[in-house]
Amino acid sequence: MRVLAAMSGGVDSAVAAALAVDAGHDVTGVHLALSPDRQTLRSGARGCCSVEDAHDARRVADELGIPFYVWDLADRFREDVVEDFVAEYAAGRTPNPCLRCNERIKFTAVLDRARALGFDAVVTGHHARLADGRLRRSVDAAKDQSYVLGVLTAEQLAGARFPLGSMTKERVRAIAAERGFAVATKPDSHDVCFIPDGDTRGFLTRRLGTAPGPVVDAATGTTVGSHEGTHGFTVGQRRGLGLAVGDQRPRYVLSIEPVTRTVTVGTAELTGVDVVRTGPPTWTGPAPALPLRAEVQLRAHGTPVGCTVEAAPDGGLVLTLARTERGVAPGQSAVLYAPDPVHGDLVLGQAPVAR
Ligand SMILES: Nc1ncnc2c1ncn2[C@@H]1O[C@H](COP(=O)(O)OP(=O)(O)OP(=O)(O)O)[C@@H](O)[C@H]1O
Repeated sequence: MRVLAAMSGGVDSAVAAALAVDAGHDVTGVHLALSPDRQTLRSGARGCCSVEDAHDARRVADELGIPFYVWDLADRFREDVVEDFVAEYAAGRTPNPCLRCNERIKFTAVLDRARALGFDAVVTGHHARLADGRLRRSVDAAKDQSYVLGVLTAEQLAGARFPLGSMTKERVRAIAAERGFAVATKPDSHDVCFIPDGDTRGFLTRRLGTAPGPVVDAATGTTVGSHEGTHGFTVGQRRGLGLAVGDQRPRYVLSIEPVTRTVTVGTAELTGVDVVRTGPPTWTGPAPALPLRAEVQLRAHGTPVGCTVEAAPDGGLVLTLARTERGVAPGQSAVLYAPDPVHGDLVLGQAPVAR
């Protein structure tokens, strides 16, 4: 089989590529140049896009004796991931850019190009299991990335290979060390690769400017503070509100209204949600019959909760939760799982949280 190994320059994709070579596949490595300002990300920034990362990936490819290319997908990444990220925040929602990148870059742009070039599959270092075409959680629960892959369709998954799903991160690093890869001890990548300093609010303010508005307390309807732009907030957020409320009880963001620029806050008991409404779902396999009992994960690294999944007349889903959840943010994906402790929880699909 001819496979294209997506090599970020990190330890996971180095080992994934090595395992593909061991499995006897005809492997070609590719590093994706995704940042428009790669030079500025040179020192210390461990993202998806620095020049150092490209060098690290090339070095591993050389050690494996496989051909290696760099594909410049910076424009595509900017349009499909970064602009989407900015637009979603501008609309008062909280996007997950890794999920978008998997959907639109790795398993659309890259997979399409790979198929056009005659490759049978794209190999990545994602921590998730993929067997018989079905996507499942990784053996390593702490490193599991099935959430950010839950948006992929059966057709996309048919062209994906995740060799690391059945091993722990510890094992991955041990394999890298045994093989003498310099990246064996390289730190894990950053949360949002195109915001290397981690200052999301600053990044968004540079893009969207300042747009002051009120912070309103839900219980009293009174204005308890002000802000420089609704894009600085996420539903469920507690820190950084800087409010002047009489009592000492912490406030959380309940809703974000970008048109009136109003951020509404409330005390903890007001943050609970028992029913989640979503936009239209995507499925990783055949669309399941609804209603359905499943588990739903409402954010990356969130704890799954039991739910009933029903179809809504508008084409979305209605998720009735078995337990009250706090801080459910519109724009995040509700990823649906069928629990399976033996083979790993099966990812059924996902739908964007609407409200
Ligand atoms: N710039 C890139 N070029 C090529 N492949 C990439 C790039 N960024 C990510 N990938 C692929 O997507 C996978 C998951 O990306 P993620 O950013 O989550 O990295 P990770 O889990 O830290 O893995 P790694 O240790 O390989 O960086 C990587 O293992 C790799 O196969």
